[in-house]
Amino acid sequence: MAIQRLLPPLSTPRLADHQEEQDAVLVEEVTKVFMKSRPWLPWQKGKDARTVRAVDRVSLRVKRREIIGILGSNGSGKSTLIRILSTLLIPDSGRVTIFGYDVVRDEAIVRRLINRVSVEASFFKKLSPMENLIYAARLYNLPGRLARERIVSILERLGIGAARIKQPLEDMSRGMQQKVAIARAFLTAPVLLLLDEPTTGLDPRSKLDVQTFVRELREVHDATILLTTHDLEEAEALCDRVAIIDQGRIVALGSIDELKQEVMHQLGLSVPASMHQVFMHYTASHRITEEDILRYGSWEKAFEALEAMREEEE
Ligand SMILES: Nc1ncnc2c1ncn2[C@@H]1O[C@H](COP(=O)(O)OP(=O)(O)OP(=O)(O)O)[C@@H](O)[C@H]1O
Repeated sequence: MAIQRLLPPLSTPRLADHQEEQDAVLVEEVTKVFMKSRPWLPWQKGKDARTVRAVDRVSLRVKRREIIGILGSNGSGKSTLIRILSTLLIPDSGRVTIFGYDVVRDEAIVRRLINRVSVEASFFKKLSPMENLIYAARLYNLPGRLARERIVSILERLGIGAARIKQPLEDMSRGMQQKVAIARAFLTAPVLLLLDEPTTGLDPRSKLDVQTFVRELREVHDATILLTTHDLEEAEALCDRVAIIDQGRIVALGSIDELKQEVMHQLGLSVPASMHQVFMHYTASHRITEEDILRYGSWEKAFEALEAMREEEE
């Protein structure tokens, strides 16, 4: 399908010839364990700190130009994996290479090839979206006029009109700030884009716009995209393949159709399973009933509510 060109053109960083043939991402047997201390609750004083295997012997190969989704419940290890890929965390064991470069040994090179978007994006809150994004554009050596054109164009597409572009970021809603974080990722054309829940909290139109940008980055700039999402429709609409992660381990990996067929066979269904059935099947800890869906209005809302309850219990 031809992709609609929405933004002023960008030059894409070039990979050396030998890198063109490399896998975009190669994750080999990666493990990351965190210590969880509980000193602040009086009744838990004296209890040992416990460990959490946030990522547990994960292996994954992502081909160039692939859009791959990482699905999993809250706390299943998605963000930890993304943080390792983006050089923010060092794995305890195993190895990750991005276009052949090791994320630990070749950190500086890897950082030039990737861009990461997450909800905890750091900005100068007293400055406006335009000022923040111009600052980012300078870091990326993007010429001023092109940067301004692109910033206005992206923010407008995401529903942040001219009047708001110059207001302090701290006066904007969380969703609006999220859009500015997304806009920052689309300022440049990274070779690998890591999106950690890019559309959580966005309205339906903005979600679709982000999805269009993601496709454009792949179609026009040959980018590879790895994203985490709780939105199963989004995964279905966008991803060539998805990996389902549960308690730090990849428990399923394949195209949407492959996973639906697999679960159809496993459950003895007569038609391919829905993505909800696929997700539920592989993340055994979740049991969302028809009653929950009725009570909360949709499967996603029931999922969010039950996850929030589970987090509180923990
Ligand atoms: N810095 C840290 N210190 C201690 N534990 C951590 C740290 N970061 C993550 N964890 C733990 O590691 C596990 C995986 O967390 P992670 O944030 O990767 O999950 P997630 O799948 O991204 O969750 P969510 O969908 O809620 O964003 C969780 O149990 C979490 O509490």
